[in-house]
Amino acid sequence: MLVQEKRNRPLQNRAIIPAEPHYAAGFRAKHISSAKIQGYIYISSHSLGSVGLSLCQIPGHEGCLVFGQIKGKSCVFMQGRFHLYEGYSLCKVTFPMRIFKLMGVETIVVTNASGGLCQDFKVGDIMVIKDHINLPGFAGQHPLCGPNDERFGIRFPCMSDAYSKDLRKLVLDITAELGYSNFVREGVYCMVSGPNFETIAEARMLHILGSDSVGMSTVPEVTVAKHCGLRVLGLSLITNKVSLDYSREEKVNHEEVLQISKMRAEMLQNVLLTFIARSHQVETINNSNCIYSNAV
Ligand SMILES: O=P(O)(O)O[C@H]1O[C@H](CO)[C@@H](O)[C@H]1O
Ligand SMILES: Nc1nc2[nH]cnc2c(=O)[nH]1
Repeated sequence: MLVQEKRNRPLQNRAIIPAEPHYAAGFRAKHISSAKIQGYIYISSHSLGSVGLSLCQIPGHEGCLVFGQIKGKSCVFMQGRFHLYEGYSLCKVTFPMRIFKLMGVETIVVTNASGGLCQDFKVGDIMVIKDHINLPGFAGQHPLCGPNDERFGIRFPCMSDAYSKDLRKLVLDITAELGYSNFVREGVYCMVSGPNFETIAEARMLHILGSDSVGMSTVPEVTVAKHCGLRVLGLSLITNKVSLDYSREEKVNHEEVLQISKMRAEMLQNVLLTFIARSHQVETINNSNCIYSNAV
């Protein structure tokens, strides 16, 4: 996840009160108060292990935070993320968003791998997320459930514009200029909890509900990021086609997801590097920051 972070802004050591304080305490003490963001690249799965990030146990999710400068802009990268299906509370899954907010980050770029429900989508397409469906949220699995922390945002946040229109336009312009238009789409991402891939009946239902792609992440992070006033760009790589048809024989598996992610990695990097370089074109970003999460 690529986060843009405001330049020359000191880290703020404000108190954070998450549901599980011991987790936050370790995280903050080891990383937030001691790391020097400006021009500093931080890659250490070993020390991250002592504070919980290496608890990312999914192949393809490195469990590292990387700080650095790209095109003169300060960035922090989350290599990997936490998932609900790993057994983490949504408070933990989304905790990095609040840390980034306190660090001065203004813009979040979330990436993920997902299955294509829209029948026009092909494997390898990049879907610019224009909206999402929070399916676990309908059943009370929502990262903002519980007492609202007013320091971050309001009790009843608007979600109709979770994905910035300006950032979507910028990234669509960039992909067109890079000659990628024939595999770039826009669409609605639906989150399910996982860890199993969909049954055909479930896939049909999600499709009827208006989902263009389905995955097991992103929505909690975006919800919390939007709640605390961060701008969000979401990119979803279609790693497999989700079967809506009982006669189809193909079966999705995680290896396929990893393989397609690898195949498109360079192109996604090109898009993001250009996005960071050009982010000043979107007025609201100012001359600051970005984040990138390489989902898988
Ligand atoms: O959403 P990300 O983390 O990109 O990964 C997607 O790919 C994994 C399944 O292969 C699941 O974790 C799913 O959510
Ligand atoms: N739920 C779900 N997550 C995915 N992540 C990558 N592909 C898929 C998929 O087909 N379904």
